[in-house]
Amino acid sequence: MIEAKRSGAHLALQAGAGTGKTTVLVMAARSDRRRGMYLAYNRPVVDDAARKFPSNVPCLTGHGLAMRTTGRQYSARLNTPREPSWKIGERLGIPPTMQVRLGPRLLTHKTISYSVLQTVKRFCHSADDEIHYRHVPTLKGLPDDYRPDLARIVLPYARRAWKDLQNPERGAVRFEPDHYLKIWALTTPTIPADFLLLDEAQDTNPVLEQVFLAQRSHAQLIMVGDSAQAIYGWRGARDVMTGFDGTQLHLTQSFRFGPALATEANRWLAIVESPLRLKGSPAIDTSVGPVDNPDAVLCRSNAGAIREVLALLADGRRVAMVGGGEALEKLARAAGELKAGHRTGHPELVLFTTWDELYEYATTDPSGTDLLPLVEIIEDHGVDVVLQAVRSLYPEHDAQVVISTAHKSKGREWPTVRIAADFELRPGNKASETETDEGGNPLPDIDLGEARLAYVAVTRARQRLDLGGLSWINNFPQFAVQAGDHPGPAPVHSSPWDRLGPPTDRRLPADSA
Ligand SMILES: Nc1ncnc2c1ncn2[C@@H]1O[C@H](COP(=O)(O)OP(=O)(O)OP(=O)(O)O)[C@@H](O)[C@H]1O
Repeated sequence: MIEAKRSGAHLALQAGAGTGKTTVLVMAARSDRRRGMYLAYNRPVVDDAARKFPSNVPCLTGHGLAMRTTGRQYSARLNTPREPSWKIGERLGIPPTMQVRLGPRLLTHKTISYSVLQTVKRFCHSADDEIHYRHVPTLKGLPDDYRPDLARIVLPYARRAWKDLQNPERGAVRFEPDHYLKIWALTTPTIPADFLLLDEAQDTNPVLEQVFLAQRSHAQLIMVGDSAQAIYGWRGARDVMTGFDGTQLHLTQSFRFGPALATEANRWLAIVESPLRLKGSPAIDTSVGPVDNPDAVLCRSNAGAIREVLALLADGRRVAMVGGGEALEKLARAAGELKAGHRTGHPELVLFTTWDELYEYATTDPSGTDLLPLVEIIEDHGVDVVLQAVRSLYPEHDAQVVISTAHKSKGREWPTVRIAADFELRPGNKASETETDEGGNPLPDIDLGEARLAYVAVTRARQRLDLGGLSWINNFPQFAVQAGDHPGPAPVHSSPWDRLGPPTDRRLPADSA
């Protein structure tokens, strides 16, 4: 890496799970006295980096960088209190009496206001210059056929909202950091640095990616991440690493776990069609099998997390939730509102007018099965039991078991991990009876996004992994794990420095001496 960096070439470092990419980045930064800058989309990642990087490499989020210039100009509009979308919608001219039926769903002014603000948000995350149809969100429960109708209603208000946000003094829409980030990006800014490091590049939103890539004529660009861990496609992030025009390097030696778990990880890498294969540390003894009392339970969804929290509390365990219980509480309260006969503003449930409608959706529609644990729990136990459970949560340092969504487990590790039941094969993923591979084995239709999430989840364990809700994968012989098997074209290297590809012949003027 250091050699490749010295060459001055633009670099994309694909770092598999647990390969210690931060250590490698810090070493590379320390070996370079030029003006650098470390960028990442998420604040916790940047805070962690700021403790490790040398002083010639300031660590910033895209928002932090945008705040230095554009954000300041809008300071009069920042930090206003939160308010419900429909109030902003009213100020944009959406009448409180507005109701539109789209197929099975009745959209109120609240849903439309929410969709308008989401459209602006998705535009702000994009690299686009103007608001388009593709920025209109998909609403849970609204069939895709009705999206054009939704767009026709929403787009004029969204464009009005974006115009409103250009005024630095005052306006109808609550001004948020995503807004000044986008306004800044549209100015095609130049970042004053000789080299730029972009961390977690696989999950960077296009707005920051665009600014980063635009610096390539005056700065050495180095992006780091793991394409197989790209799990934020739903919020607009794209895998920018795979197609990056620069030297591709690989880190494949995992320092987190031993060979057995590397083999499990490689099964998922093959499924997500990654060329990368991991090698475990022979000195670490990691096994795969049942775990009675795991340190962490990783869930697919918040609804699934509620089920795990209740089960573990019933077992008398001290339970913590990564990120706190607020998301679970909001979901349970929203379900309670519906159960009590009112509509709710919760984004996941906003389209359902009654509890029965939600029940039918969760139990019969393949895209609603992630809400099934929530519906079942509210039916069986009621909202108060869930709220009581959330109040019983411990801080992480005092808990016996930590529950996390797989999304929030990113970058974390625990000695023993169990995969939660909500990773079970879902209706959309059922093994088809008609489709088989060459050996006649049934082929499951595994969604790539789901498989990447599974890869993130299984690679969080240091000592033992309980496949739990992902055990169904063992029913498919074509995905069998074979110890010592490292299929695929990717090289497996033994030391962090051997692993890195050859220096490139492309040099930047600043570094050619
Ligand atoms: N050079 C190294 N030698 C030994 N152990 C290391 C080294 N680098 C990192 N580690 C350890 O390996 C584990 C994984 O490191 P780290 O969390 O930085 O990986 P990562 O690349 O960020 O992984 P992920 O993307 O999966 O979160 C940690 O426990 C870390 O302390």
